[in-house]
Amino acid sequence: MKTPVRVAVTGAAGQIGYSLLFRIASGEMLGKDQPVILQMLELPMEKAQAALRGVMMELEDCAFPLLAGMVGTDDPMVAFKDADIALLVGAMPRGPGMERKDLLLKNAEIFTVQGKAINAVASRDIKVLVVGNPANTNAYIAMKSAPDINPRNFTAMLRLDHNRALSQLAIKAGVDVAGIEKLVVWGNHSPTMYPDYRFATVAGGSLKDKIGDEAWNRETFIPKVGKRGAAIIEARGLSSAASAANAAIDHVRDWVLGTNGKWTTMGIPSDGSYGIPKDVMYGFPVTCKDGKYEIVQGLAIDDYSRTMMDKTLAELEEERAGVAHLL
Ligand SMILES: NC(=O)c1ccc[n+]([C@@H]2O[C@H](COP(=O)([O-])OP(=O)(O)OC[C@H]3O[C@@H](n4cnc5c(N)ncnc54)[C@H](O)[C@@H]3O)[C@@H](O)[C@H]2O)c1
Ligand SMILES: O=C(O)C[C@H](O)C(=O)O
Repeated sequence: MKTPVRVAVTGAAGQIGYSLLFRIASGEMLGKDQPVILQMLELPMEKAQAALRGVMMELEDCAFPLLAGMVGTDDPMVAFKDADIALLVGAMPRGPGMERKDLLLKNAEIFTVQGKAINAVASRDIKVLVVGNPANTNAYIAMKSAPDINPRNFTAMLRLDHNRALSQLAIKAGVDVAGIEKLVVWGNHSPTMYPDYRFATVAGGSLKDKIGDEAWNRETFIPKVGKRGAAIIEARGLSSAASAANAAIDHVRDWVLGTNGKWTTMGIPSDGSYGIPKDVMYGFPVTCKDGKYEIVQGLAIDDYSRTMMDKTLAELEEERAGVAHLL
């Protein structure tokens, strides 16, 4: 039996939490032979804590063989104690008519508090995924609030955008999602993101050539992927939850267990690659191996791509300036 991995999940009684926890406990994130201890954080309010107790009762009722323990708390110092992995989901979601950056100041403080708690009590090797919006800048805030943890261990979720782009491409090209490789979504988890399939392949050939429709790329595909979150809020009256939880599982699973040489997209602090200033939390193409990610290097950036990549970068720099006083 392997040693249990401690997984902290914030916002555990929320919509995403409800789609996420049961899949982690069943082994879908870390493997079917990996026991987990769930350390769940919710707000110190009776309603939130009662809802969390209910979720924990249901987890108990599943009798998951891999669930080696559970902690429910309103204290970040308890939730992050010795945590190996943290999924920072707890934050306010946007409603109709809002942009994710409208949440910036409302949610920013959560990530300074939680970054500091992670710095104080978590495993020195903790892997952090920020889901709560605006995810990139919240991840940046958490990273800067935890100076004793390697900044590379803080990441933001671009995987939902990556998965959304994959499905739209598969539908357009009439191919299986599983056959598409070498896709990337550059930049911010916001409508400025740049889903880029110039390098993508399907059955060994170029997906871009197969689709052969640059007008569709610019006028339909890019805006559709960028505004998908808003379309779901419009349709459901609530922001995406099951697909967001699914993307979080994909992100952490690939980071921990590896991608076998395949590309995925992660929001990570830039190391200066592709002209993105150091530390900006930006969506990059990566491969993962042995619990580490590496940026895919050497991709040609044409003029249109440079413009798109700089636009989403400018938005991230603006968001970063807006929270500078908190750091
Ligand atoms: N990055 C992405 O791709 C992506 C996708 C979907 C949603 N999101 C974001 O994820 C966040 C959560 O969405 P949701 O639909 O689960 O929202 P929700 O309102 O259903 O749940 C959020 C939960 O977080 C809790 N919470 C709030 N502040 C907290 C804190 N400081 N500590 C611990 N718990 C706290 C709330 O009590 C609530 O139970 C939102 O910010 C949403 O915009 C991101
Ligand atoms: O769009 C939102 O506000 C929720 C989430 O970020 C999404 O992309 O579905």
